Amino acid sequence: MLKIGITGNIGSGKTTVSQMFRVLGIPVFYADIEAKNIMTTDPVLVANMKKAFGDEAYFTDGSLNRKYIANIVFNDDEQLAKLNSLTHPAVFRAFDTWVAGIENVPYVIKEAALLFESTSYKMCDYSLLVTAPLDLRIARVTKRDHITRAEVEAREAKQFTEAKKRELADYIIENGETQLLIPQVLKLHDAFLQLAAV
Ligand SMILES: CC(C)(COP(=O)(O)OP(=O)(O)OC[C@H]1O[C@@H](n2cnc3c(N)ncnc32)[C@H](O)[C@@H]1O)[C@@H](O)C(=O)NCCC(=O)NCCS
Ligand SMILES: Nc1ncnc2c1ncn2[C@@H]1O[C@H](COP(=O)(O)OP(=O)(O)OP(=O)(O)O)[C@@H](O)[C@H]1O
Repeated sequence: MLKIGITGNIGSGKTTVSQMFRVLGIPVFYADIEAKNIMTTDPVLVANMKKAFGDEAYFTDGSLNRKYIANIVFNDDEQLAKLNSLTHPAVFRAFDTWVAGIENVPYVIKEAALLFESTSYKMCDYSLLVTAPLDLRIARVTKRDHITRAEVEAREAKQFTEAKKRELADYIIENGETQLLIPQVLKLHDAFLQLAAV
């Protein structure tokens, strides 16, 4: 069973693409969702998060105060490194456990915003980058999340550039306004099926 890592900079459409693979019957592990899940369910991690970022990192009902944490970490490299060091090992373990429970599929997908930065692409057989022009990504994300252009740019600045990711990626999906998404996904699905059959 192959492991395919899907990534892309903020608002590139990686979740949209991953959902298309899911419709084709491919199991998808969403690392970013899992990270947030673990941050509220793992008692040791919750304690460490509060120690690192204060009690305000959580609302009184135990849910994650994402806006508060994002405001801290995307404006301070040291704090971001701290958050990554707390969450990434736990997400790696969760992915391994998830994979171990899956059988009878040709491949699985790990969708991760930081596939390259976290080095987790090395634990996948192939990587797939979803790209779109920066202005289009900003327009899509500010519409979806009601966050500002400056907030998007702050996150963008903390990640590898798209140029660097293009060099690292085995496959690329162009999700701008000139190419249709579905035919690209179907073509790659066929390619992954063939690779899995070898
Ligand atoms: C800081 C948090 C709470 C902000 O939550 P929010 O819902 O606003 O953002 P969301 O998780 O949907 O991420 C949106 C985009 O932000 C960027 N981003 C998220 N985490 C990071 C990070 N650690 N470093 C750089 N960019 C990041 C990515 O482009 C991502 O696609 C959240 O992103 C988080 O918990 N991040 C740490 C976990 C992590 O490293 N996730 C990535 C695992 S691969
Ligand atoms: N080809 C497209 N045409 C129109 N809208 C799109 C397209 N691709 C993605 N979108 C929209 O753009 C927004 C961002 O897409 P998506 O959530 O898939 O990106 P992402 O890379 O997972 O984002 P994030 O980095 O914030 O997690 C969503 O609202 C999505 O519906």
